[in-house]
Amino acid sequence: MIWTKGSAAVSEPRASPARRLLVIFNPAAGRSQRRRLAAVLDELERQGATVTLRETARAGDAECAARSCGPDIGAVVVAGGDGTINEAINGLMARENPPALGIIPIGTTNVLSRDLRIPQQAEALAQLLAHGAARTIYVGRANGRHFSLMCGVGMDAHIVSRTSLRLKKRIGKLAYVVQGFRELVANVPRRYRVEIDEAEVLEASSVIVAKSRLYGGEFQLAPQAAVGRPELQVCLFLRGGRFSTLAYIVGMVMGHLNRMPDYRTVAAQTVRITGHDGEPAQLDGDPGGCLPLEIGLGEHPLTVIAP
Ligand SMILES: Nc1ncnc2c1ncn2[C@@H]1O[C@H](COP(=O)(O)OP(=O)(O)OP(=O)(O)O)[C@@H](O)[C@H]1O
Repeated sequence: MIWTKGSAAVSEPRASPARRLLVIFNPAAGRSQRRRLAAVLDELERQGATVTLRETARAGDAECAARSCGPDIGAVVVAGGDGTINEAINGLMARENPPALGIIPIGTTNVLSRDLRIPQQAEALAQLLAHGAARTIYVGRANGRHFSLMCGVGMDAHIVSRTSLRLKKRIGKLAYVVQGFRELVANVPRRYRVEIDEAEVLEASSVIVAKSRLYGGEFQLAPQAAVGRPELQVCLFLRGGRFSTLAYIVGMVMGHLNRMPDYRTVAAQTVRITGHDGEPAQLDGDPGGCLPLEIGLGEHPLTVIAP
């Protein structure tokens, strides 16, 4: 501790200089988050970080910004939700020596930031982004697009592809529940062929290839899934139909999905999913790609600022 003349305590200068950050802000993410972002930016300034702020105007801007920022940038920080993070990850994965990824979680669900235990409080978050630790994560890749949480086909992909951003802005995560209810009533039968590591072939009514240990916020589909492990976890919902789907949802919410007889998880390096060509898939909670899907791990790991 250093004491100034008036006996006011000031923090000791830090050994490492604060990071130079490019903050990419998606104003369409979450609900009215400008004030929260401003609080974190104020704290970053206090921490001595050099911040360049870029606001996205449309989908795709975050990916572009992450791919093209200069070599002086120490970290690309996404102020947004999982969709914007997914864009930034795709931009960073296109580079040879990408800067680290940081997160200011201001989206609707913020699954990756929960998985990484990113602090919510502005001061702690700014401290982490400016000076904190970084760790390695391994992302997945489906038909050339990267994902850090999951890639899915079936029920959840149809829910995601039909849930409007406008409804998400109005009622938050409840928008998925509303669309899920509609899907349940529609009860469209679906089957997929899933080829794992070019060895095992299984059939399922829904498939989620998980990278993160979390799904939809706080739920767990595959306890072995970990962003820090170079491995995919294939979650197979073997039975279709309204009642089985309801049972899976209850199992997931109650935390006993893994004990259900018609549910399986398999560790994998590569997965090929086929069904009706052109059927939608979801990547990290947003529509992304379609069948057939070739899934594997990203070409290289990524560095993420996280405790
Ligand atoms: N300026 C913009 N206007 C409209 N959409 C945008 C803009 N910038 C980015 N997007 C798109 O908005 C979508 C939603 O953003 P994001 O996922 O970050 O927020 P969210 O859906 O509220 O959060 P979460 O995914 O955590 O639930 C993303 O797919 C992104 O591509």
